[in-house]
Amino acid sequence: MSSFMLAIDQGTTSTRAVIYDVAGESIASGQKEHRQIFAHPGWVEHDATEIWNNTRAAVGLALAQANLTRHHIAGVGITNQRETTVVWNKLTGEPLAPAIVWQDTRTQGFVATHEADGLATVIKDITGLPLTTYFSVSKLAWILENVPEARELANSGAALFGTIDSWLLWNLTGGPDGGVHATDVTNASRTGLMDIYSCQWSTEICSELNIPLSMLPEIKTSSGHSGICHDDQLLRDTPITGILGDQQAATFGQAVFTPGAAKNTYGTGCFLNLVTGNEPVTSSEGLLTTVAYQLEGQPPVYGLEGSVAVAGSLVQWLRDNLGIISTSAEVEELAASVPDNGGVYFVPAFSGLFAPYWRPEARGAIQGLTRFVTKAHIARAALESTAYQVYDVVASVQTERGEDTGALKELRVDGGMCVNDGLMQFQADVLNLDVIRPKNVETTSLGAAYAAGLAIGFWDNLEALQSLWKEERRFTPNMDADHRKELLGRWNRAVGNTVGWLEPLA
Ligand SMILES: Nc1ncnc2c1ncn2[C@@H]1O[C@H](COP(=O)(O)OP(=O)(O)O)[C@@H](O)[C@H]1O
Ligand SMILES: O=P(O)(O)OC[C@H](O)CO
Repeated sequence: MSSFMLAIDQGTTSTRAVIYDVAGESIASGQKEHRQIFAHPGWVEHDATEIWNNTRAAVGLALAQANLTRHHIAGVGITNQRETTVVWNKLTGEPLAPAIVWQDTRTQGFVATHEADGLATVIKDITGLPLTTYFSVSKLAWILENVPEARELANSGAALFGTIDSWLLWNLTGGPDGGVHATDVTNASRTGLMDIYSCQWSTEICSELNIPLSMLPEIKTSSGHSGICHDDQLLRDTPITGILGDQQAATFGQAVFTPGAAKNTYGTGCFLNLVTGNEPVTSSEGLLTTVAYQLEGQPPVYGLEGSVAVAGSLVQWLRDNLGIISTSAEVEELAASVPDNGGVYFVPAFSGLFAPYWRPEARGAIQGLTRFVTKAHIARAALESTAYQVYDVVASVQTERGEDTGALKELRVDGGMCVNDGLMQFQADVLNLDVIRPKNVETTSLGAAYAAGLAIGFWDNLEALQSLWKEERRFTPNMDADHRKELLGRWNRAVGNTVGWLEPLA
């Protein structure tokens, strides 16, 4: 009777529920967008209650579309935008404040203070992450310091912290009525609070920042039993057996399991994930040390990540803030209406620059403007900026790995933006590598379904999952080396001009 897996994919812009069959084919889905709240420059917030309501609605839509009930669902997997920080009252279930989204830069002061006092170095050594505004730690510290009653509730044990997976798991399993307060090791590895070697919360960092351990969720494996949907849920009695951060889920969904293999996901942001093995590898090239996945009863598998903050969200910005396109897909036609970028370079440092630069004080710029330039050149430069940012991350990976340890020979891609053929060809051209797109580009939800399905024997093992992966199209490089050099040289100069923008004027 239970012949399907259901994945909840809670992303930065929307929440999806996707139902998969045993062949890894999506048979139905439901999707709901949520509001992006920009209260001040640099702030990005979500309403956690809206996200929870959307999750339930998306599950209902998917079940209805498939004409199925909970009895047909063998297990649930959760995947989520990572780092985004929710603190809620465990007695009422109410969030104490809007969720602070991973893109939010309000905690720059916290970062500067702890760079100066040396805590940033301690955090980097323990967690594998640089101290930037991106990770949960500074967001949680901000809430404890600035939200009325947060400190008091936290000290009394009544406030809980979680990334979005924890928030959804707690609500799905009963909320104030005995909800499970847990996360998985991949999400925990993005908080800036987890010891990357022991995969436990760092008591040293928590004590330095006065964060009560009682408010942190239990860290579980990515594939394994996490809880059972509560009686008041549409999915009641259905087990939740997989949790992964969305980039780790996309890696899993691309069947990228073994050391040296990598994928690149083009969504709101863009994230390259490389699997490295059972020991954490630290990077001197601006890549993050992170956990790729952990199966039940097995040691964690680590990875390196190159995180780019702005990719698809720049297309949304062209649509919503400039109004030069009316749908994201229209950017393809507009960009293709001109033969090149007309000399325009767009550095979308809206949240500072992430990998490999980690410059929170950088801000965005459109450069190379002349009266010749049209909105089509701006659209083209916006798309090209994603490919250049990925180039910078891949260059770091290649330097880090070196030829002998296995530099990347090709790149598997996925995510909502990779349906853009022009962008994928340009990506192959600037990387000078084959870019390979699978049949299912919604690998994030697929990865969560895989992790949850493995735990209950819906799929047998990683090899079975590997056999489900299918190539749809391969983009091969077709650009003259001198031309590539010229484009990348201009891009480097443009990036250099955005760095330091917020620094005080002399
Ligand atoms: N044809 C297209 N060309 C470029 N970008 C696109 C295209 N279609 C969608 N996008 C962008 O892809 C992103 C959606 O990707 P998705 O993987 O669903 O994101 P997320 O999981 O981060 O919410 C949006 O930011 C959208 O602007
Ligand atoms: O919502 P996405 O898919 O852009 O992913 C967000 C990332 O998890 C942020 O680290």
